Amino acid sequence: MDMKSLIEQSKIARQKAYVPYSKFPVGAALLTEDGQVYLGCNIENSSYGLANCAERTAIFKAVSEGVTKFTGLAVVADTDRPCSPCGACRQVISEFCSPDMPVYLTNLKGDLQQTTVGELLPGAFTPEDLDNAGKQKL
Ligand SMILES: O=c1ccn([C@H]2C[C@H](O)[C@@H](CO)O2)c(=O)[nH]1
Ligand SMILES: [Zn+2]
Repeated sequence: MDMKSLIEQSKIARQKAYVPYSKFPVGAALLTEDGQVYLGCNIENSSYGLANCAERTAIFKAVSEGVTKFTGLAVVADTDRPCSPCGACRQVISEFCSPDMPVYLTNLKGDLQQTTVGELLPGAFTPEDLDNAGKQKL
């Protein structure tokens, strides 16, 4: 799937957002290695801190079905600048996607900021950091 189609898919995902509190719908479309697309929207809660962002919804849907290899991510919201993922999502994206994977940040006006996972979170904490750590030395 090409970049434009992935961005279109993120807009379709956005239409499912559950955002009674922020009224700020976000959509994400995550492309897998074998060409499938997982859609995600933000899902809020009356306990506000429990909101799940669109990006993490898409990733958690895929991982929960055993799919962990990704080749692209598109994000869209009705923002002035292309929608910028929050810090929590940047960390979760970094867990599953290689630093050179393209990320397409967009808005409804059609602005596009093409970036990468590594640019979104330079120096991310990784599973390798845990492997290389001293164990049980307090
Ligand atoms: O990249 C982003 C930024 C924000 N949100 C959500 C979280 C919350 O539901 C609403 C307002 O922050 O937007 C996302 O889903 N993705
Ligand atoms: Zn987020």
